[in-house]
Amino acid sequence: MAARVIDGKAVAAALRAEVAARAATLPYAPGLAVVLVGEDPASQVYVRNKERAAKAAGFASETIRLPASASQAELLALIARLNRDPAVDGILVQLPLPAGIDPQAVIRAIDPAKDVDGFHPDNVAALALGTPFLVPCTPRGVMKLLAAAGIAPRGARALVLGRSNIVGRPMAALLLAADATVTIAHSRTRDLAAECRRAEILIAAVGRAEMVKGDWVSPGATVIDVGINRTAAGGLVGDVAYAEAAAVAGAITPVPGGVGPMTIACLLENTLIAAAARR
Ligand SMILES: Nc1nc(=O)c2c([nH]1)NC[C@@H]1CN(c3ccc(C(=O)N[C@@H](CCC(=O)O)C(=O)O)cc3)C=[N+]21
Repeated sequence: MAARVIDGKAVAAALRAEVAARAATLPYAPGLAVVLVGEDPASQVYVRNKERAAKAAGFASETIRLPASASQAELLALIARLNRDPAVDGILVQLPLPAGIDPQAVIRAIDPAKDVDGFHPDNVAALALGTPFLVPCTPRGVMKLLAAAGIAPRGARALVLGRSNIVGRPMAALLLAADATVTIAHSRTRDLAAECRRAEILIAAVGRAEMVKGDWVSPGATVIDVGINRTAAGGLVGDVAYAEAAAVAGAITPVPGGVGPMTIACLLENTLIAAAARR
């Protein structure tokens, strides 16, 4: 029995269209400022995609590029200016930042009301307390994919593989808020395969190419692959060995075309939420 493939591209396109329609009813264009420091090639691709999606949704979007040699003080000064700019509703500083810049200091400097990544401690705390405001885009996109696929987290055994601040931890908080029974597994987890096999919803967010094997998946389980790993041949693979897992799972997301497009669609939605709260 082959798994149903959850089409993230299609779900993201529908969400982008919905966001664009809502934005068109506003008396202003929601403003998104994306800051890119340095020339990391993957980051340049993502930032270009974000800008294109924002423009297509009718947003006022600007990408501000700083050289890799920029100091933390220069970046903080830019953020202070964007915090004050009334036309800017959302600020995203692309990660990772060059060595020598403390990402936590940068995240703390962003006005939490404009923190469309949901990484500021105020927004992290709001999510942890069950009163979310701006929620990290990738885990938010995963929740929307589950809903679109008709998978209900309530009462289900969900396993989050990975504990990063940008995916694993907020993912676990969102699944808990949706009444799943949540386990967080990571590199120190004893018998990872057995933990994964217990899951009815398995979220892979470890950043290790094809780590989750077919026999780690419970028959009929839903597998969401957050990983984006570049192969030597230049292709993209997830954290899940797709063909093996798809032969066992009930539903699965592909890479590319799964979670990635949802991250960008949710960034637009967060910008709209931030704008509506501010204006
Ligand atoms: N402050 C910050 N916020 C982020 O949200 C953030 C970040 N920094 N740094 C990098 C990661 C990565 N990320 C992706 C966004 C879209 C796709 C995406 O659209 N992927 C497509 C195609 C990918 C491709 O072809 O390269 C897909 O999976 O189908 C992937 C990854 C956002 N990130």
